[in-house]
Amino acid sequence: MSDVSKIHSLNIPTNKNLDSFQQQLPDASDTVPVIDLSHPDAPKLMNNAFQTWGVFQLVNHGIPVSLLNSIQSFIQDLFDLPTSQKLKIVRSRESIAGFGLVPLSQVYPKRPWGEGFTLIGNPVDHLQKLWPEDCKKYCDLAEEYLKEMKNLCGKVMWLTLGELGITPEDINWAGSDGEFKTSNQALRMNSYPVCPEPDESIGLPPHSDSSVLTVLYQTTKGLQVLIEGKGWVTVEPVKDALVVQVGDMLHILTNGLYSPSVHQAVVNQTHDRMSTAFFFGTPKNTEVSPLKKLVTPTRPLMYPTVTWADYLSKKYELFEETLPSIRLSAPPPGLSNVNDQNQVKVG
Ligand SMILES: O=C(O)CCC(=O)C(=O)O
Ligand SMILES: [Fe+2]
Repeated sequence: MSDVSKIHSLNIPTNKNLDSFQQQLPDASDTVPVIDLSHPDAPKLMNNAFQTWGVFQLVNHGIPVSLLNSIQSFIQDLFDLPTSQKLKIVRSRESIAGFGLVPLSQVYPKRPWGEGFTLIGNPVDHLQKLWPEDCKKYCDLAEEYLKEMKNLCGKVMWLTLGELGITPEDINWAGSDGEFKTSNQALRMNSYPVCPEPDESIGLPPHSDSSVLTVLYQTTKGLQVLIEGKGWVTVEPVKDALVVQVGDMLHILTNGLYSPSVHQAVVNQTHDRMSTAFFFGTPKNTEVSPLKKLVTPTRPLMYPTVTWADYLSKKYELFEETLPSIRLSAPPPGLSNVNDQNQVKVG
């Protein structure tokens, strides 16, 4: 961790609800649904998975395998850069863009074991500083990946929400063509080196992402999701699959119908691991309300109107208490909601 320790990260206040993380045990018989996007039942299956699991693995998603392989080499090159180079773009209090230790490392009772690199906005702005002479191939790749991921998120949104009777007219920030042209996006690459004491360490502490959707690419296992009644379930890597997760904003948009995915990254003693998370979000200052069609007498309005900018700044203060703190009504009885157990953290 010598490189990592030289890079400071956000100063995050202490959290008071850490013990509950350790209390649930995984049930090995349960696995996160793997859904084939080309299957006619995919929309129904994805909609079900978002409600019950908050996450699924997607295969036959249409993203070229060559692009996934290239992004994997890109991350390798990125984290192989010398520290002097990485220090040119370090996360600060003002911006989470750049290199840094995992967020929340100060509030979780395990040793942080990983580093991340976050790309926000135009990739050229960041990557030029890292590779002044050789930026084009990395910039083109990042742009291509961002474009493909955004299109995939749009597809997943309409297929899943379509099952609930939602159309582009219902979401003002989707635009009249439903292409989410004004959506926000960020890319976070994570690197978790081989760890001599994996039980005392954590790659990324438990959290939910603040996004609408997160699409994660992993080739090595380490991602776990917290499922009510099951505990921590390992998301076993499936070749060329993408892990699609519900973020806080989609939970709000669906009036609590879709469960936010609470997840963590564990580390191990034998191999290093890298992952790439694409965050698909609403435009920063656009007001987002629970969809009217999903507010019913049995499911009263659960959240107020929020903007992503306001939500993010709250989340940096309140962490796992953010969703409960803005909630207007309790989830209907029987609705799985891990947030009530104070297990959600910033993403
Ligand atoms: O590395 C992983 O599997 C999880 C990454 C993640 O949750 C994130 O970057 O928000
Ligand atoms: Fe995450």
